[in-house]
Amino acid sequence: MRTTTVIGTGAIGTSVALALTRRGVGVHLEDVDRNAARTAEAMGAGSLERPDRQVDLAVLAVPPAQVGRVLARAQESGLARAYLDVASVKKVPHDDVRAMRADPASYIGSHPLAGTERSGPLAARADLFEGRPWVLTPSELTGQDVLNTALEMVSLCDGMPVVMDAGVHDHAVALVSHAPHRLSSLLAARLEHAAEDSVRLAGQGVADVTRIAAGDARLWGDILRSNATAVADVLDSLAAGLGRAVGALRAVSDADPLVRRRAQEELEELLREGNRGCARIVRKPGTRRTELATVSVTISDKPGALAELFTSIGDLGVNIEDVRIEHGQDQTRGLVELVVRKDSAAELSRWLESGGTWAPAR
Ligand SMILES: NC(=O)c1ccc[n+]([C@@H]2O[C@H](COP(=O)([O-])OP(=O)(O)OC[C@H]3O[C@@H](n4cnc5c(N)ncnc54)[C@H](O)[C@@H]3O)[C@@H](O)[C@H]2O)c1
Ligand SMILES: O=C(O)C(=O)C[C@]1(C(=O)O)C=C[C@@H](O)C=C1
Repeated sequence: MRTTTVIGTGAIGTSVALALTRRGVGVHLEDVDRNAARTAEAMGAGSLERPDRQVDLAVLAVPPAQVGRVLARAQESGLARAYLDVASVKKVPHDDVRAMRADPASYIGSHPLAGTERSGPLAARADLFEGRPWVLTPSELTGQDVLNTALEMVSLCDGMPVVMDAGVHDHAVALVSHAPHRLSSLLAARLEHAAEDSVRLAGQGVADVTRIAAGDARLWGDILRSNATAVADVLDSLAAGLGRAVGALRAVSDADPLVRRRAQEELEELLREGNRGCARIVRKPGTRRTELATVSVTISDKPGALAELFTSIGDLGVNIEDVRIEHGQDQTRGLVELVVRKDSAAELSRWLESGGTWAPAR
């Protein structure tokens, strides 16, 4: 693949453009918002010049409801050999392609499972798709050469291709992306009118579960409308879980000791169900939470200390999968929690104990 046009130079389009430019693909940029396109160009994501011949691939990184229209117009102008969209839902764009009488043979639906709550080109990252699943939903009419071009593009972006039926995809993302967004947003909305004294205490826990609630309301409205039934089904099952939790919480202080004990058991069972679901999430390709361990270390809270620690751990050959930092009350020391693979944890602890520069935290 030598040339691409990215239509829609927001967070995802510009990330694709940056990744492809980095791999030597010639990228042309288009957006209805000239400022977004200019910013993407200034970031080195490609050129605003129109291609002088047909490009190999046009990437449509526009909101789901726009895909059919943008595709039909681009095909009419003969812009590309192949066309791919990146919308977070797949059934509606597939149906729109038919409704708009666009050419289904040169089109393939896709959805990278990587993103950000921020919009626009400045939220883009060239490495956004590294190691992330990238779903491809060819229809029975999609040409083999178009599927091959899409596979090549995913590989150039370092994504992991997963070929799937559009309807199956939409059911899956209702559970793992769209309902979580709804839930995050509902929880964040409880904070809108909460007392300042309460909100001031918000820490990492609530920040983690509400991060995605900051996403663009128009884009998410479009996504949810396009997958409404599947998301409503997941929310129904969440409502049942909430009902169990509320029932148990009301009963933990019941006068009857038997009711109290059952309520306590129910609460703990609900928490264990959550633990088991959590352990199934693949945090990085090939890495499950149960395969990870945390090693804590205290460091001086001064510039460069963290970089020095990371470099030494890298020299040891240990990969840091995740990290959390807490600054001490006295501002002179910080606690660093390093998440590493279980098989590296013992080696890392031994090295920390013997090193002398950093103190393992107990
Ligand atoms: N943000 C995410 O986390 C994420 C992840 C995966 C997929 N997606 C999907 O990627 C697509 C883009 O999302 P985003 O987060 O980059 O949004 P964004 O708002 O950052 O960017 C969208 C861009 O498309 C442009 N645009 C809209 N209509 C257009 C049209 N008709 N022609 C040309 N340009 C047009 C807008 O001006 C904007 O610059 C959406 O379909 C979304 O569902 C988003
Ligand atoms: O991590 C985030 O900020 C995201 O919003 C990512 C996320 C997701 O739910 O996983 C959101 C929507 C996209 O369609 C794909 C990815």
